[in-house]
Amino acid sequence: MEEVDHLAHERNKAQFDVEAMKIVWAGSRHAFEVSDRMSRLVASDPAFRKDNRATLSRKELFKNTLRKAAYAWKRIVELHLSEEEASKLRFFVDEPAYTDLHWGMFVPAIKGQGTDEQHQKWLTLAYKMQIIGCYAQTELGHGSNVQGLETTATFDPKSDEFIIHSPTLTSSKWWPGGLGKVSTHAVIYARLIIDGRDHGVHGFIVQLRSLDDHLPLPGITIGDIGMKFGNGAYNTMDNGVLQFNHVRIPRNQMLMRVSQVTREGKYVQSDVPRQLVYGTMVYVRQTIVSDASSALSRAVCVAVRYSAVRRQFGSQDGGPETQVIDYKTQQSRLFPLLASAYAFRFVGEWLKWLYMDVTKRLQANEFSTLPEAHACTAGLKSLTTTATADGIEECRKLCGGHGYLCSSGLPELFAVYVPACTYEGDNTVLLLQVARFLMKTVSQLGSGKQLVGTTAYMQRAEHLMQCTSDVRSAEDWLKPSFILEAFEARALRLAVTCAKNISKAPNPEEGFSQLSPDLAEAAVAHCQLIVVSKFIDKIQGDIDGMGLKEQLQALCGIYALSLLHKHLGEFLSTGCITPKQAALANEKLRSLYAKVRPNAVALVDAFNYTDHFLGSILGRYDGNVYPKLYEEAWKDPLNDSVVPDGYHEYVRPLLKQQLRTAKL
Ligand SMILES: CCCCCCCC/C=C\CCCCCCCC(=O)SCCNC(=O)CCNC(=O)[C@H](O)C(C)(C)COP(=O)(O)OP(=O)(O)OC[C@H]1O[C@@H](n2cnc3c(N)ncnc32)[C@H](O)[C@@H]1OP(=O)(O)O
Ligand SMILES: Cc1cc2nc3c(=O)[nH]c(=O)nc-3n(C[C@H](O)[C@H](O)[C@H](O)COP(=O)(O)OP(=O)(O)OC[C@H]3O[C@@H](n4cnc5c(N)ncnc54)[C@H](O)[C@@H]3O)c2cc1C
Repeated sequence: MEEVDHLAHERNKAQFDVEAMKIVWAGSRHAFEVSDRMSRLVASDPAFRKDNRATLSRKELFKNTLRKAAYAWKRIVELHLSEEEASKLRFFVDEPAYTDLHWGMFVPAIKGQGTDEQHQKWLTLAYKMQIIGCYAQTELGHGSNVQGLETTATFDPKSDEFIIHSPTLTSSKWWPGGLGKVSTHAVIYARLIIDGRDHGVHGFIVQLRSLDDHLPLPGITIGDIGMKFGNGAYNTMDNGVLQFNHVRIPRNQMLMRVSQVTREGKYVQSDVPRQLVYGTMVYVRQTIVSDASSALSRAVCVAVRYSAVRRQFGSQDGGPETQVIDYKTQQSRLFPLLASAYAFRFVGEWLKWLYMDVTKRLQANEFSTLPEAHACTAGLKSLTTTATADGIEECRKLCGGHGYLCSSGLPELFAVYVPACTYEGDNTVLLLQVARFLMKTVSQLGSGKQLVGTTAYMQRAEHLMQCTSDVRSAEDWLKPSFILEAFEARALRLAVTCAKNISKAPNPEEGFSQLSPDLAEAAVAHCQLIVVSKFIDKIQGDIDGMGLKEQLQALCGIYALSLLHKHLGEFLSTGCITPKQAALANEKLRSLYAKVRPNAVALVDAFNYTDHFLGSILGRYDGNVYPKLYEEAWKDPLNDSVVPDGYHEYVRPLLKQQLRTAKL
């Protein structure tokens, strides 16, 4: 049968080279090729089918995930895939599994906090998956407050061991992914106690289950914490509960890069800052920013394609109705999300670079950039996951009623994505970390200390505190210098106002607490500035390909000006711009929407997603939505029989009874 591309007319309108944009999106030609190859490998293999997830029971679902993870590993070994290829393959399998925590947290925790000797022993096993590990930090009673963890690791000098113990119900480990049913080992975070003295939270490698029969080792109670939000979704993961009853581990299983315990039971703190115990979180938060661009771009791809297919109203003389993507309200909701997907991609790339840079410095015992790396990863994790979770839900609404069907792919994407606002640090808690960093920076203004990195703009405080924008025409709003100045002035003024108000409080802690809602807003303003400025940097760098720069400039303008519109109150009340300039920004925004409109479908094609990965009938590449939706409905198990199970017990008697009542 001939394949029809229902979106061909949209693709023909594109004013830029889509193939070149695919490379920009992927980050490099090499990254594009790896992604492209791995996504096709997964899509073409029926073993990775995923369209039945919403209808499987938890047990079937979970077993299916185990099968896929084992099969993925088999393919990785058979095809001699590199680490990069293997991680892409797992990404395209698109099903949360214990392997995410093994490769994403267990291995990095050992790498970052273990000694060379520990690397030698544990990483060798972990790389071959001869042991499977998870990251067990959170407890029933404490997640955000890591210092409040209750699990203890008490040194026993007689046997040269630590005794790991859960002294209370609330000290039960609770949430770690992969823990519930699969992990054989874990990095456990526990309070180090030596000779009755509490040295705070440290990481320990603990074996949980037998490598022979998978039974929990003596003293260990372990299980799954139960069903989570949505069908399918994150229920493929065995988030677990774990209690220790005086479990003994050898002394050399404490992760000892940051601090050590000697044979004599002496606690030795190296020059490395204590915060490196939190290093794995910095690493994962950085990867979560890239994940945000993947999840948002996926939802946007569905919503853009479907908005071009869907028609509603406006038919004259029997002609076709209006494509909903042509409604300006649809554009004003959709295009800022399209722009955000690109923005998060680029800021994610930059954050990866920042993380690599700080890692190199740490290896050379240079720790000065750690606070900034923490603030950037925490803040951008918070900003991008909040925007992505909200954005996926908006995309569902943009698809009208059909967006609510599981076959649109959007409900599952939302359900699987939304915990990103909580895990790896609650988004509000993380914003307050950024705010602390900002307050410290503000307090140093005027002290002569050179500000570098993402706070360098504060160096120009004198100018930024009193400047008014020079924007005179709508066109001016496309100039990077005007955009940057407005965002810098707003961020700085919000931060300085907070600092002033804090100083009026009886003490700084009380002030910080009273002002925390404003501080969170100041942190958001600072993070939005980072995203905008990295988008601008990207465009000012090397970008080859017909029309690419123009499209990216339009998207960058949309990202910045739609934020300006959304947070207009802040820009106006801080006096950074005037109401007239705000109106000009809106005028520019409207013209940018018109500019992006003919390119919208091509801009989502540039994500290079296969139909398998998208998992959405509404987002199909060929736009053949209606016949496929109709076909799909009949596949629902409820349609296996014409008369449903339960009819004879519950429906028929009702109908009969109504008949009798009617006779009365
Ligand atoms: C359709 C299918 C689709 C499928 C798609 C697949 C999707 C799958 C994708 C992806 C899978 C991902 C799987 C998820 C996995 C999740 C895993 C977890 O959740 S692991 C648990 C995380 N737990 C937290 O994050 C706790 C949050 N809490 C904290 O981080 C800290 O406790 C914090 C930041 C709140 C600090 O608390 P304080 O106030 O008690 O701080 P003090 O410990 O005293 O430290 C203060 C000093 O340390 C610095 N600091 C804090 N954290 C730092 C850090 N991380 N690095 C460096 N410095 C840090 C601070 O700036 C401060 O510095 P100064 O003293 O002011 O100079
Ligand atoms: C799907 C999923 C997977 C997870 N995987 C893992 C894992 O593999 N390993 C692991 O160790 N953990 C894991 N977690 C746990 C996760 O890291 C924690 O849930 C997270 O850090 C939030 O902590 P909490 O649950 O204690 O939230 P809480 O801190 O109890 O938050 C509750 C509310 O209190 C607010 N709040 C808390 N403190 C403050 C404050 N100081 N100021 C203002 N407001 C505050 C928060 O904003 C929030 O609104 C996972 C969680 C989920 C949902």
